[in-house]
Amino acid sequence: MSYVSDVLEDLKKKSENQPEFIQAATEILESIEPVFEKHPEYQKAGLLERYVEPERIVIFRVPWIDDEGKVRVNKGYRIQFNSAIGPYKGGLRFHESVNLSIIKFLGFEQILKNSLTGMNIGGGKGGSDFNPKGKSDNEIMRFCQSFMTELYNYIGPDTDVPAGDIGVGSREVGFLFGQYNRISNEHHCVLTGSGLEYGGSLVRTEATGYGLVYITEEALKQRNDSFQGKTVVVSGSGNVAIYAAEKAIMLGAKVIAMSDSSGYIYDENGIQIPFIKEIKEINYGRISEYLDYFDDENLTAKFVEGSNNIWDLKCDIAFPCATQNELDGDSARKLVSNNVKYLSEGANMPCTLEATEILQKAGVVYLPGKAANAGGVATSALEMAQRSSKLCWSFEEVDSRLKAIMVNIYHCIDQAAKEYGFEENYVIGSNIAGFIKVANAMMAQGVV
Ligand SMILES: NC(=O)c1ccc[n+]([C@@H]2O[C@H](COP(=O)([O-])OP(=O)(O)OC[C@H]3O[C@@H](n4cnc5c(N)ncnc54)[C@H](O)[C@@H]3O)[C@@H](O)[C@H]2O)c1
Repeated sequence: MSYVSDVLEDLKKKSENQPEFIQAATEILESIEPVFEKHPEYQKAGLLERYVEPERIVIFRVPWIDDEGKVRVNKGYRIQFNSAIGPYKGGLRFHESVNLSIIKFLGFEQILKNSLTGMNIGGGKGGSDFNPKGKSDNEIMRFCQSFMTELYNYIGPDTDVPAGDIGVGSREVGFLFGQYNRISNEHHCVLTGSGLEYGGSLVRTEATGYGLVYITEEALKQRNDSFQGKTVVVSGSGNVAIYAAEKAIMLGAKVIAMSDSSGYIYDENGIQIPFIKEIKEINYGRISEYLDYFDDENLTAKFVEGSNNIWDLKCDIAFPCATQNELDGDSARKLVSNNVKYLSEGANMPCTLEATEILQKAGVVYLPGKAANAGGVATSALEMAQRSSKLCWSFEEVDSRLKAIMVNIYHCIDQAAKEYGFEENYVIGSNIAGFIKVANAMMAQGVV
């Protein structure tokens, strides 16, 4: 057994009921094995045992009162996984599926993602099993205030700077920030994704989706190709999905399908993104409402129940942008048989390990989430830079920095994959490129 497999086996034993965390850890640890062969000093320093153990996990009670006056209790989480290269940074997820395993897997991935951005930000993640869907604005406000009253004790502009994720958009960030500001009496940059009126950055809303398209554009460019005339399928219809679809269309592609957890809409003539924005960003509605925007003569779109079947559609480029493990082996086989050429992950770990293997074996250009969706956190770091310097950059300035970061990430992961003899394997390239920076920082800082 190698050092890496020993640590992985031990981790599996200790984390038996954390399947998502084990899934992410297995993928990452197996792919960084060659790094340990080149750097035996890492093993001497017990680096991997320390790397897989979060620096801190906070789990707390979040009591709040619903509109009927009934007391409700949810669980709150914040995992501060690794601060070797900078303050913890990573979003908050509010969804009923949230548990320790999911927050740990997200935090673990975040360490490498943040490292890949080239900015000095460590890895963290948090959230709650509270689902804002179906709750009134007042209920969401009361929940957010209660959540922040406890989280406040553990975060700070140079300690830990959370942001949004699934279920945490501009409304929730506003309520969370309001409570932080009220308790601390400090207008700190302690949450990114803030409203533009109170310190937010232009492009933060678009950043993850646009970044996903920029890195894919670079992969296309390296193969003398472009988005022009390509057919794209995007799963989800939230923050990442909407702006990935918007930018792909701006670059000449046709987005033929998008989904939510109830099903997907398909239109061979192309989806109109302004309608999706209205349904999802303003009305918080269901994707099937898209059909209501057309009268009978102009209706070419259809709604299909069940979101998983979206991968049966024929496309050149697939962007899974909904949630973890949404694309399994069968879906990957379908995509391959329909000749998909590129798959870039907007969501975190949307492909199962089996799906990843199938796509890579078939020669699909596969860009994993920790590289492909790093544009959001990178722009959050740009937001932090603007806040601390009291400057506001223009849309064009932030957008061009974002694009430069995504192009740089592509070349970094491409280079690392080549250097270690795994050309075009961007899973290995991302894990190795992200890991080496963190490992060297940990080595420099001694056993902590
Ligand atoms: N927002 C960011 O900046 C950001 C950055 C990096 C990664 N991510 C990741 O991207 C993914 C989406 O995040 P978001 O911010 O867009 O969240 P969001 O809440 O804005 O949107 C999530 C979307 O996915 C849909 N959905 C949920 N389960 C689904 C399923 N099984 N099938 C189809 N659709 C489903 C929801 O209806 C919603 O439209 C998550 O994995 C998140 O961790 C987000």
